[in-house]
Amino acid sequence: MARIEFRNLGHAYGPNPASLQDYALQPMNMVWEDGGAYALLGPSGCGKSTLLNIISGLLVPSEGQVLFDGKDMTQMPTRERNIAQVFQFPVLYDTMSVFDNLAFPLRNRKVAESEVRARVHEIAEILELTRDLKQRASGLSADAKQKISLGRGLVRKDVAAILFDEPLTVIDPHMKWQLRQKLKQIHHQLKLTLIYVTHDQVEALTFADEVVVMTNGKVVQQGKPEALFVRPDHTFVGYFIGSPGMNFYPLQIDGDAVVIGQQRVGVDASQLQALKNASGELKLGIRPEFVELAAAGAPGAVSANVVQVQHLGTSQLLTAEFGGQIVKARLDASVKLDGGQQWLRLAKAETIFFSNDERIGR
Ligand SMILES: Nc1ncnc2c1ncn2[C@@H]1O[C@H](COP(=O)(O)OP(=O)(O)OP(=O)(O)O)[C@@H](O)[C@H]1O
Repeated sequence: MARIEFRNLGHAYGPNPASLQDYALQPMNMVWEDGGAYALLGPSGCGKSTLLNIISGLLVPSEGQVLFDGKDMTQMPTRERNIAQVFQFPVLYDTMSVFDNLAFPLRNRKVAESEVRARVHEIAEILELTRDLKQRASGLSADAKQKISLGRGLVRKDVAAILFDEPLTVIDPHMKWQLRQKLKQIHHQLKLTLIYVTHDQVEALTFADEVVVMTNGKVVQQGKPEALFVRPDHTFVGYFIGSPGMNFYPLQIDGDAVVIGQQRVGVDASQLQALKNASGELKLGIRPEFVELAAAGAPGAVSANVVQVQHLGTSQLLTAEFGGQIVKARLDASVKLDGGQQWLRLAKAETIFFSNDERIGR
């Protein structure tokens, strides 16, 4: 397995990019440690496949370098990179047995048959395919076929990394959860460098040690799932992660207060100073989980008109309006809410400020 490093790596499909917007992948530096589990998360068109194809060697970047364990691989053809890849749809030989499908990548590399048997059984056991080993792949369900594809990706020990490109697309929803857990277990057991591409935050956050969030060709944050939730570096991370995402408000500073619409909200002195020092378009962000109920007229609280209350089992989602802005608050299910007016407080410690969409104080 390898440590993967990107140095000033960027890619534009057209010639001579004149601005950052011309890049499918904006120039960046990043390191993925040997044996780490990483997810590349972002909406369609953000540049995930471009980065994945650069790693696998299907695409030579227009600038910068990719290094595996310090060795420059940028111009190296795919077959010399020693990367295993699992795609959205099953890639296997229908006429072969499950065993032979799993054994194929090893036999192809002339691995001794005794080792092939041991490794195939190990992987089949983890993926719960042992009972199916003698079956022909053609008779199996789409779920089972994709499990074999995962197994084929995982079976070799000598690969630099395993790339998963939206591998659970064809998997039944109730099995997705189970397979994500399996992949996590495999990662702990086999200590592989795994790179998992997805547009689904739940898949990324449950699978990966570190998540790389991309939008519009830009890596906006690499971090642990908790960090992405609690301290998003960019408004896109706040918006894209969480369900629902962060509340955002354009703000003005008036003396010692922050004003949203017509309402003054409470902030710490240090936050206020950082805001006064910042330039550009300022925004306040707060997760619905950190919006609290407050007593009428409490200092720093805002008065909001209730628009909707959704009951979600253990919690309820309040949607309200204040100063022309919508606020969403996730509250305990036991809290009694009347329609009409509600006083809310944006928890100071969990409030994040952004300047031109980047977190202030990074
Ligand atoms: N061969 C190409 N030629 C020109 N532009 C391309 C090419 N491939 C991708 N692009 C553009 O580069 C940008 C990034 O695309 P990319 O496929 O990397 O995104 P993605 O996040 O993988 O999206 P998806 O999840 O839909 O595959 C998009 O604007 C896309 O239109």
